Amino acid sequence: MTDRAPLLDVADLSVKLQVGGTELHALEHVSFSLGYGEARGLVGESGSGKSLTLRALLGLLPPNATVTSGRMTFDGAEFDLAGTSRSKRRRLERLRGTGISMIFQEPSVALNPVIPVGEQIVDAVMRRDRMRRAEARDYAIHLMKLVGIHDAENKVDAYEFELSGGLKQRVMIAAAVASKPKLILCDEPTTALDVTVQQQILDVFTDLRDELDAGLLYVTHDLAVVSQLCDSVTVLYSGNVMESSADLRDMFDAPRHPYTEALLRSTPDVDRIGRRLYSIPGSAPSLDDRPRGCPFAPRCEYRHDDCEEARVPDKSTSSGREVHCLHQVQQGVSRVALTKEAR
Ligand SMILES: Nc1ncnc2c1ncn2[C@@H]1O[C@H](COP(=O)(O)OP(=O)(O)OP(=O)(O)O)[C@@H](O)[C@H]1O
Repeated sequence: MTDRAPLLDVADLSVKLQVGGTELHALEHVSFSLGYGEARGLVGESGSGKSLTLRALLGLLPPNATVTSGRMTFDGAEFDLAGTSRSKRRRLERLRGTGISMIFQEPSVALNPVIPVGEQIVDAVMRRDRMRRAEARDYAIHLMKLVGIHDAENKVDAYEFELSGGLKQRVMIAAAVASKPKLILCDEPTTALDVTVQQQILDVFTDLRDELDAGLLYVTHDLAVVSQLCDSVTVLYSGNVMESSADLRDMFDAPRHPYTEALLRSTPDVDRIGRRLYSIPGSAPSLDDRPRGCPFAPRCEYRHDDCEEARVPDKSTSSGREVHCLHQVQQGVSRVALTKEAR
């Protein structure tokens, strides 16, 4: 760890959605940071607010969403994420494809069907570097090889519809890294792929991390993916940060928030094949029916009377661990011991 300021610092990000006549608070005071070259996992069940968080950082929210509070520092520059003024939006837009690239779950959404995929990588290269088109094409082929497209010389002229899902996702990754971004945002980039291809794509990310030294903010519901790829982790639930750790191992070895522990218990583990997988009882609250205190309280095995009522204080520590649970300190040790015995 160095004392260098983080590459990305997101503070107090809140987003509301207008649905029918109702205002829903989809994200509440979300904060996290990411160092240069660091990979942070942003994890949580479906609907926890992972995608909205990523989109808010790039000004790519749906039209019925508004950022009500939030500040971002990226590579030394400060951005006020709240509000919708055109100049604020433009500043964020300028980051896309230069400082920050995004990789989506479904590559077909991002790739243009009528332009050969190689051309799309070439365009991304040329947005960043002044070079001749032929040179940029060679570089695009190099990038395609880097992400594991072996016959890149042929595939460079292919159209998106001619490629398998795994190849399309590799092209997306090549296009995302072509502009030499300092930060890559990934929104479940392997979810739509079958398991073997998923693993190949994760291997690409692992190799790229060494090659590029870019920060990675990786959204997924899959803790196994996070443990393979990331250094640090932030756990979201119902639009709120539950627990965050600068050291992923620390959190996975000794989760302090009951939700983190429950997520870990419900993750398949090869050591536990044949045993029934734990599933978290109940379901996440709807956005218009969230408890005043901890949103996880109604499902929590360890809840106290005050959990649903009291606002959870920010229990940040200097070690980069943050746990939004009123009773986490006393419970942490016994809970972890309990889980280990149960295995
Ligand atoms: N445009 C929208 N209008 C209404 N509700 C929305 C909109 N976008 C997101 N939501 C709701 O906001 C919440 C957070 O959505 P988000 O897509 O960020 O979740 P997520 O954690 O990325 O989920 P998933 O893993 O399923 O993609 C969910 O309850 C979702 O239904």
